[in-house]
Amino acid sequence: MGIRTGEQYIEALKARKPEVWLNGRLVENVFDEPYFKQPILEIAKLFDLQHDPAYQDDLTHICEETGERVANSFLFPRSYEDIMKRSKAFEVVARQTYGLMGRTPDFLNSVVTSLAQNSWFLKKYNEDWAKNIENYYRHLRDNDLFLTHAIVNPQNDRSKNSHQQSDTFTHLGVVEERKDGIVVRGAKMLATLAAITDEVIIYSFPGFAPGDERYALAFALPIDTKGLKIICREPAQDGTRSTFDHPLASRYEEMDALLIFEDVFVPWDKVFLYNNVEAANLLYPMTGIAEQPAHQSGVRGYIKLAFAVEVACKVADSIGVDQYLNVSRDLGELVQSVEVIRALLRTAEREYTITEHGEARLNPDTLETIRGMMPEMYPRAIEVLQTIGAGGLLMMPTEADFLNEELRPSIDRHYGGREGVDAELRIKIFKLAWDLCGEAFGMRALQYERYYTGDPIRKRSIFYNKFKKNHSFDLVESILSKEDKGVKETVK
Ligand SMILES: Cc1cc2nc3c(=O)[nH]c(=O)nc-3n(C[C@H](O)[C@H](O)[C@H](O)COP(=O)(O)OP(=O)(O)OC[C@H]3O[C@@H](n4cnc5c(N)ncnc54)[C@H](O)[C@@H]3O)c2cc1C
Repeated sequence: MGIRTGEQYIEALKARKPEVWLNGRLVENVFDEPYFKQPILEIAKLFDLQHDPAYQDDLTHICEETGERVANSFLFPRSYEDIMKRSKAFEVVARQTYGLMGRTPDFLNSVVTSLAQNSWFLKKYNEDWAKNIENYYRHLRDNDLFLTHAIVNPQNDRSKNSHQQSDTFTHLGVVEERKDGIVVRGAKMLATLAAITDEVIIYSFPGFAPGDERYALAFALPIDTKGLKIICREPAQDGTRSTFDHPLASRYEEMDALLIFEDVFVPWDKVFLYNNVEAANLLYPMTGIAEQPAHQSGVRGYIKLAFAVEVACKVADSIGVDQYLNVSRDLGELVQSVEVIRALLRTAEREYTITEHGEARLNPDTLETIRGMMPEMYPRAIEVLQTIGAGGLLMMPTEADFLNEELRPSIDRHYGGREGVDAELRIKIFKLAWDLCGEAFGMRALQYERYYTGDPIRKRSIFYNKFKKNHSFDLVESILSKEDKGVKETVK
């Protein structure tokens, strides 16, 4: 089939009946649920974009294997040209949602693509696992499916491993092995957009210890598989908030969820890893599932940061405060942070290497530096936005106030900004800013930048330890190895 349209994505959603829990009730029909309606339409637009002549070549290519048009996020990167094709596609998608939707389909397409491209690693342990991931990649690519994923155990007792928790199945593990597959029980988090996806893939960060075998797992299933419970977090919008009042929350809410597997059957052909602590611990370092998706995340994060910085600049300009040194200094800092991320991205792409298996990988240190810097740069942009907008962020009238004829003259008179910025424009700019820096939507977007791919504190520490292992510190070695001379000799 190849690339789907938005309508095909929606038709598939309508045909499915996942067990989605929202605000204490079972969702009857995901598509008709007001909370999900707009986010579904935003994802549908991304599928439609693949058919738009203005974007098609940036987003898709003809698959060598099938002759059909498929998304560029499924392209096996083998050269700099492939890397840049993927980069362009990531950027086109990110720009559509201003980087605010992190788990657009291209993210998990990249994960599965990197697993399939590196199936040699799984083959070392089990030929079937390798065959299964290759087939799953084709299934995903050729049907243009939309995936969610859950790779983290729920926060029960973090000081203990999965097999040491007081309840054996607090964390997701295998409860029964059958001839035709496995039965899994337990929970996994934090599946963003789960309710409106086609399928779910489960795998894990490293950290397994002997005894954790039943939890060392990777598999995929349709999202409406029997026994899979999806419990959504409290929503940041209810589908009735207007785009005037909440231009971002009303459109780009990415609902997150806890997944609970209540004795769910997984057929063997959908199992990619099982019962092997060593393989589970090496999955990340060996298969590129850190780097390929980090490319998508880096591009998306760059667009999101650039967007937040533009909003801060607009807020400052609209009320004429960017003439003050303190404000323009802060804005200069934010613009420079965008430049730093852009430069890092271009460097990571340019300094690619080809692995012995023919995969073109971006410079991992530079990519990881983006990952390390964003949890500081993005919150800083939000802090500056809060500081510059100050009290005005909380003072904006609602759309209903704005449309009230009796109130309108007062609004037009008192809500305008500097000369040339009328009340409507200023209210719109400030509402945009508040969605980003004050509303639950914006706070989730900030938390996303900190945690979307693991704990930034431990990630930095791991980065340093790797750096220390691989780096010779030769500048210091050089000065230390110079022969010391006595004072008299040095003066001569
Ligand atoms: C908005 C959002 C969307 C997300 N979307 C997804 C998604 O789609 N799919 C998905 O799988 N995941 C998703 N995640 C989850 C993300 O992967 C995790 O939040 C992240 O890995 C951090 O894990 P945690 O939240 O369990 O924090 P924890 O690991 O529990 O950490 C909590 C705190 O304890 C400290 N800590 C915990 N353990 C240790 C330790 N061993 N050593 C030192 N310090 C420790 C940490 O530094 C941190 O301060 C999302 C997260 C967010 C916030």
